[in-house]
Parts: sequence; C-alpha cells; structure tokens
Amino acid sequence: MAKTKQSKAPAQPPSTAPAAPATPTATPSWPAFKPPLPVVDLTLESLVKDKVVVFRSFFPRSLCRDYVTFLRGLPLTTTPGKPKRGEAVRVNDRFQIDDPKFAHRLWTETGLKEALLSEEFKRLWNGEVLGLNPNIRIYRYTPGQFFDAHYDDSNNVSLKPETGTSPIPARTTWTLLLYLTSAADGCTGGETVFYPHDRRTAKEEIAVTLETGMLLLHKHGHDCMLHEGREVTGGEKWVIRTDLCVKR
Ligand SMILES: O=C(O)CCC(=O)C(=O)O
Ligand SMILES: [Fe+2]
Repeated sequence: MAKTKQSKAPAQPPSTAPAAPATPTATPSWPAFKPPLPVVDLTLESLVKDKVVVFRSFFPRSLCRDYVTFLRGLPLTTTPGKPKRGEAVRVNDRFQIDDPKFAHRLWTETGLKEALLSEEFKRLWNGEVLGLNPNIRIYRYTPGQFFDAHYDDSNNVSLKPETGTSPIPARTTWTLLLYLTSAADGCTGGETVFYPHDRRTAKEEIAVTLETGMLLLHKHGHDCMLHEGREVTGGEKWVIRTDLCVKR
C-alpha cells in the first residue's frame, strides 16, 4: 500500500459543512496543571516493542475535564475539503497553534522530561531529545468522525528552549497523543489502531482503547506503523497532539 501522509490530509464526510480555516492569533490561556504533575510515578509501558509506549494517568481525570471544558471554547474547525490522491481521509474538528511556551510546559512541568530521559529509555527516541514540537494540535471527534489509516511524517522544526535563546534545529521522531476522554466519559469507539505489517486487517491490528489521561507515544517517520483513529460511535474523543523532537 502506498504511504499516505497525514500532514496534508484534509477531508470531510458528506454530512459536515466546510468551515473557514482557523487563523488563531493569540495563544490560548491553557489551564494550569493542577494538581501538580505528575500525579503518579510515570512508568513507561510498552505496547509494541520500540514502537508504541504509553503512560497511564499522565493527566488526572479532573485535569482532563478542565482541559476539555477549556478546549471547547477554542475555535475548532472541521477539516475541510476532499483528500488529494495519496492523502489520508481525516474527519475531525481541530485547532492548531504554534505555542513554544505550552510545549515547554508539557515537557518540563509534567514529569515527562525526566521519564523520557531516564537511562533505561533514552535509546528509544532516535537522537538527543530536546523537547516537544511547539506545533500543538487539538482534535475533537464526534460520532461518525475518524482519522483514516496513514503514516506520520518526521518534520524539521526549530526549537527555542528558552525565550531569548537562539533556535536549535530539530526533527520530530515520535508522535504524542494525550487522550482526554474515554468510555468513562461516555466516549465509545475512537481507538487508535496500529497495523504492524502495513495491511489494514483485523487479524493483525493492535487497537489501543482510549483511556482518560493516558499519553501514547509512537515512533514516526520512515518506520512509522500504519495507524488510524477509529470512528467514534458515541460521545466525544478529545486529544492533544504534539511530537517528540531530537537534535538535527
Ligand atoms: O486520533 C487518533 O487516535 C490518531 C491521531 C493521528 O494518527 C495523528 O494525529 O496523526
Ligand atoms: Fe497519525
């Protein structure tokens, strides 16, 4: 199967009206990380060796609720247009912002930095880890919405670890998905499903069930696994997406 890229994959089901692309100017006033994070020892759990790992309870449920309430107020837009040849069909509502400060907070104020840089796991990340991609994406999937099978690209970015410092050339190596809702909040379906052999077959699928507050990381770029966000059948699936960045 030809590799389909996710980065330029707008799509729309027949039932959704085209929306004007959001052009956010101000960065959102993201809620504080309360209670202070992490609320549990961040233990990395491997779902697919060297390819997919999760941290459960990365955000406590109360914080997920605060975030969903806050994110509802952002100008989300339904992905418009028809996919071009070779592009993945993606049907969801999203908001995207370049926010280095929030990326830095997610990296340094959650326990993530320490957890990923521990000697035990350092080798997984494909380079010298610098932090998270400032390109923050928020997804909301309502019933009928999904993200069709695709591969995530590695992208070149430049990171400014502190204000006033010069940018460091970096590239993304792993995708981060932070799930803010799950069946516990009335969201059914919406699993992130991986296909280790580039074939979309039920027999080979590895379906990750949504869990409120769970952070999933999966390797992307040239050896990214084919994956999809399965259709949501009830409630709302909310996700914060960014990427892990290494020195280039
Ligand atoms: O929403 C999901 O479960 C998958 C999202 C995804 O694949 C992506 O952001 O590239
Ligand atoms: Fe993806």
